[in-house]
Amino acid sequence: MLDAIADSLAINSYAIIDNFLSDEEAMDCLAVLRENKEDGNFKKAGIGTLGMHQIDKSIRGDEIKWLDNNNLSPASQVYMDQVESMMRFFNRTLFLSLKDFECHFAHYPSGTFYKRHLDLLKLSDHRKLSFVFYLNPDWKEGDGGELLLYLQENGTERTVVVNPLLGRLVVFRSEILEHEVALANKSRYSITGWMLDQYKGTTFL
Ligand SMILES: O=C(O)CCC(=O)C(=O)O
Ligand SMILES: [Fe+2]
Repeated sequence: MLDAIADSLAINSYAIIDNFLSDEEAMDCLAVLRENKEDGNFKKAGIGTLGMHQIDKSIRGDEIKWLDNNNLSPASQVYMDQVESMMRFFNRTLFLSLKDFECHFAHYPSGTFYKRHLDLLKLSDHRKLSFVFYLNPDWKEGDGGELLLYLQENGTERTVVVNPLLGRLVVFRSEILEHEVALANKSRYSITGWMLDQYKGTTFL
């Protein structure tokens, strides 16, 4: 499984992998996300421009909760362990020097989206790979919330549409791949993360 992701990342700058965790493990992650929501732990996500933190619903309408490495539920731990082995694998096969990663739960309420953007917020950012794990067991055509990846190929742009299906992981290069979350017509759940080329400090937005 990891070989295929590494090949696709090297060639296409993105990779999609289904069943990154079993459906049961993914549902356990969704349950943890929901508990966090019920406990009021989610906050409206912001956008960082020139070091400022702003909330702008015309750009992004999701709400998020960062995962705290020192206080992980068993289900989140299973996910983080898989991500950690994937990161080590990338370091070996793609000659990267990824040091650390950070993740947040995300909820896009019906009617929200995240306009086309690049995940590198500023030049000093250390995000190398973005990865999103989807937690929508009943997703169907018409629910919206697809991830659109804008690939540049020989001077032309190609759009890849990724449906946010339970257990699916998408990984892409943070520095070059512009992307957007299409309008969600239903609540859309995921865990978004970034692999960094330095140890994470307190840069949480
Ligand atoms: O949820 C997704 O599919 C992508 C989210 C995203 O682009 C982000 O949080 O930066
Ligand atoms: Fe993004």
